[in-house]
Amino acid sequence: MATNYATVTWDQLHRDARTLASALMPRGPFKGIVAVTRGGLIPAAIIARELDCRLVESISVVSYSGESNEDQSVPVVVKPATAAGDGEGFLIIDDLVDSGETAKVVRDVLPKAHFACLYAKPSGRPHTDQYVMEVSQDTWVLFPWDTAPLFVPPLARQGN
Ligand SMILES: O=P(O)(O)OC[C@H]1O[C@H](OP(=O)(O)OP(=O)(O)O)[C@H](O)[C@@H]1O
Ligand SMILES: Nc1nc2[nH]cnc2c(=O)[nH]1
Ligand SMILES: [Mg+2]
Repeated sequence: MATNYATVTWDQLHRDARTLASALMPRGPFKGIVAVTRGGLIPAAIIARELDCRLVESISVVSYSGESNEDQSVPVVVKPATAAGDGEGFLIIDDLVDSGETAKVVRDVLPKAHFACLYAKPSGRPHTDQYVMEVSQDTWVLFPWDTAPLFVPPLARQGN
C-alpha cells in the first residue's frame, strides 16, 4: 500500500510534458508516437504538439484494477500498436513507470522504440530510457484525471 500521495495538477502535468518534449528534441524527429493508454494519452498529445508529430498510435496494456500496488496483475496487451511495426523511429510515451511491468511488456513488442515517461519510481527506472522526475516507490501519484476538488471542513470543526 502507498504511504504517500503526490498530487499532480493540470498545470504541473503540462509543464512536465513540455520539459520532456524539450529533452526529446535532440533525439528526433520521430516517425510517430505510441501512447500507452490510458495514462500516456494526454502526455503523448502534449508532446506530439510540441514535436510537431502527426502520427499518434496507441498501445493498450491492462494491469491495475485499483489504487495500490497490490491491485496489479500480469499486464496484457489488449490493443497492439500496429502502425509502429517493431518500433523503429517511434517514441513511446507513458505517464509513469512504477514496477516497470507495463514498460517491459510494451518494449517487448516495440523493441526498437525510444521509451519516455513523466515520472519514474526506482523499480521502473531501468525500464525507461528517459523521464522528467523521480518519485519514491511508496508514493502513489494522483493524476489530474484521477482527482476532483473536495470541500474540507475548517480544522476547528473537524472531529465534532
Ligand atoms: O510500471 P507499472 O507498475 O506497470 O505501472 C505503470 C503503469 O500503471 C499505470 O497504468 P494503469 O495500468 O493503471 O492503466 P491506465 O493507464 O489505463 O490507467 C500507468 O499509467 C502506467 O502505464
Ligand atoms: N495513478 C497512478 N497509477 C499508477 N500505476 C502504477 N503506479 C501508479 C501511480 O503511482 N499512480
Ligand atoms: Mg497506464
